[in-house]
Formats: sequence, C-alpha cells, structure tokens
Amino acid sequence: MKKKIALIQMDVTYGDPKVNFARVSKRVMDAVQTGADIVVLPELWDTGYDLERLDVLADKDAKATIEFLSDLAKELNVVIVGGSVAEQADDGKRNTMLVVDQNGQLIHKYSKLHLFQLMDEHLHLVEGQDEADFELNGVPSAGFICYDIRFPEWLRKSAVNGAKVMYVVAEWPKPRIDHWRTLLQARAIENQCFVVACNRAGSDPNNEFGGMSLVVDPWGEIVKEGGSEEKIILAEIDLDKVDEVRRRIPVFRDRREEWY
Ligand SMILES: O=C(O)CCC(=O)C(=O)O
Repeated sequence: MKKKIALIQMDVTYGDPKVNFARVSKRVMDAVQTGADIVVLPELWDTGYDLERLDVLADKDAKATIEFLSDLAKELNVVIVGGSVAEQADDGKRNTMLVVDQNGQLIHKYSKLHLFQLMDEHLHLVEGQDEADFELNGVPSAGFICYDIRFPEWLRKSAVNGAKVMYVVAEWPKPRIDHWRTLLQARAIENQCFVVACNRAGSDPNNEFGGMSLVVDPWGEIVKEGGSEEKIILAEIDLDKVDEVRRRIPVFRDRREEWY
C-alpha cells in the first residue's frame, strides 16, 4: 500500500496564532495540490515557543484548533497530522498533537510526554499522559513530539505494539540538527518502520531552527529530506516495505524480552 505524505516545513510567527492559522491554511491547500494523502505540520505551529504568554495564547482544550483542522481536512479530503499546539487543559498547559482524518474526525490527541528543560518547557507546561499509538485508515501508527525521540524505549513500545509509521513533529534547533538526523535514522532502523519527521524552519528570539524534515524508510534509507528553508516536502512511502524488512531481519521475533 502506497501513501503520499507532504511535510509542511514552515516558519512560525512567534506568539501570533492568527497569522499562523492563516499560514497553515494556505500551506495545507498547497500541499494538497501536490497530490498528498497525508499532510504533517511541525510542533507548536500556532504559538511557537512563546511559553511566557501561554496564559493568553493557549487554546482551551484545543477546541478552536480541532475545529479548524477538522474543517480543513474535510474540505480538502486529506488527513492532517496536525503537528502540535499549545493547549490550555484543566490541569495546566500542554504541548498537544492532534490528528484528524479526511472526514474531519479527530482520531488522535497526544500531549508531549518528555518536557525539554533546555527550552524551559518544564516551567510552563505539564507532562502528557497519553499513549502515542493510533490507527490511521487501518495503518498502525504512532506520534511523537521533538525531544521524545531521545527516548528510544518510548518509541520501541509503539513498534512492539505494531506501529508501521512513526510521525515526529518538532521545533528542533539548528545547532543540534546532526542529532535530529541521526536519532531519526536510528529509530527507523531499530524499529523497522517508516519515520516521518517534520521540523520547522526560521527562527524565534531565542533559537534558530534547523528544518531538515525527513522521511526515513524501515531500512534506514532517506526517502526525502528538506533543506533548512521553508518548503513542502512530498514523499511517497510503500508500507509493504515494513513487512519486507521485518521478514528479512526478524528483530521482533528475536527479542529476548526476559532479559530486558
Ligand atoms: O532534544 C533536542 O535537542 C531538541 C528538543 C527540542 O527542541 C524540543 O523538544 O522542543
């Protein structure tokens, strides 16, 4: 089964959801023109890392964002792996991923499990308590947010549960972009699945972001990769490759679970 996926490697205007919603609308329309079945947005595409002002900026229960993404998905008949947005939940603010299908149904909501202290997330956000796994039109999938990829055991859990595609959304800074690429390739190789990773471009008052969104296949080969600028990256993936690689080197059969 083949799927066309567009990664929207976009800039994010700091602390200005209105501008960012308009930008996403336009970019998703452009992505659909390229023939994509699935579009992927980056992390915190609504507010950027303006964490100090989340009291006024965060979306209550992500309600307005869910409505916006659902309408867009339904109108354009496309799945949106909606990056993440700043959510005002009952117990605090969260960095929350939303996935809507082509009918506009919300099929997954996941708040970032591992907060990144280097960018002060722990001072402003509460940790997520959600599972990463979801099923997208019959395909076992999982979603992760940025720093999550430094925790291989967290992604492994989803692979053991059967995930064939792992979506990663990020605002990953340029100075550590080599880590980004290496970690994503490693996660794809060890879990023998597709890794579809969308990072933002541009900069904010504190960081320059690295772009380099990429799609890695279950053998670790790079299917498509962006540069550092704003860009829509279109990749075609063949899901049969997951079973092919898992048959060739049956890592999941050979695991010695009793030892770890
Ligand atoms: O782990 C890193 O180096 C970057 C993580 C990050 O930027 C984030 O989680 O927002």
